[in-house]
Amino acid sequence: MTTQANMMPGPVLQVSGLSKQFEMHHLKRTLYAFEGLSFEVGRGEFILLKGENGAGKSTLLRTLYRSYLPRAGHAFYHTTEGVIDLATAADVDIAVLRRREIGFVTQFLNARPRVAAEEIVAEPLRLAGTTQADALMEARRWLSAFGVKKQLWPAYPSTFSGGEQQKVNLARALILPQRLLFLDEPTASLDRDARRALVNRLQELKAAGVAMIGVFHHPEDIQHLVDREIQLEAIIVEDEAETLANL
Ligand SMILES: Nc1ncnc2c1ncn2[C@@H]1O[C@H](COP(=O)(O)OP(=O)(O)OP(=O)(O)O)[C@@H](O)[C@H]1O
Repeated sequence: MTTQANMMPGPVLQVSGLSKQFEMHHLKRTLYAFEGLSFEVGRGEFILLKGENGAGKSTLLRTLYRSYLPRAGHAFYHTTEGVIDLATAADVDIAVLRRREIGFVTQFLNARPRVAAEEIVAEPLRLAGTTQADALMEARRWLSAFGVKKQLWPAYPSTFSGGEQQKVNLARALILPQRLLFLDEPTASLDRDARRALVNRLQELKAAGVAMIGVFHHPEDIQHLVDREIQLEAIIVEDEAETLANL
């Protein structure tokens, strides 16, 4: 596999009949997040997920990233070496894909203790074979682009403000072009300059062929990048509909 978005034609991801539900055992209820979703994403395509609070947008991204297992359906991901169903792939294969080809960008940083911000950002490049010196240089460039102050680069992000942590997280997530990127409200709580830096980076990644599926707090920021929108609707099951009708 290669770490770069490559020049393969055809879809990057084909989702068919994907369904996810949560069993709420304590309430003896099933919560249907989404049912029978089907769509495709091609190279360099940008899909915007829309829908009201609770419609299932984050759950869809997490299911495709395999943080959740779907109840049914398929998500055929076309790797550089063949096709793999993200719905059923072994955890070990998912771990390899996450390291090399599929990224997930959220507003939350999983800050590790005693690891400097610049090292956190440089790590994906180092793991992909870039020398430590070059990876650090590139990491500093991205920290600077997202507006993280220079004196914070060697510091530990566990002490940073929410916005600063988010910027470190974005720099790390976007430093290495992957083939498929899931974006879960990455602009939430970012200041204007950082939002602009993020949008510029997404534009570069799209031009480099990265396929993206995202939920955005400020969709107007990225409207010019969007190729297609998918509207999710909250699923109301029968007993719930009866309860609502009796209110
Ligand atoms: N781990 C979980 N266990 C049980 N229910 C969950 C879980 N995660 C999400 N849900 C439920 O699934 C539904 C969809 O949630 P999700 O977070 O995907 O919505 P969303 O469209 O991203 O909403 P928002 O716009 O508010 O972020 C919600 O009703 C939520 O309560």
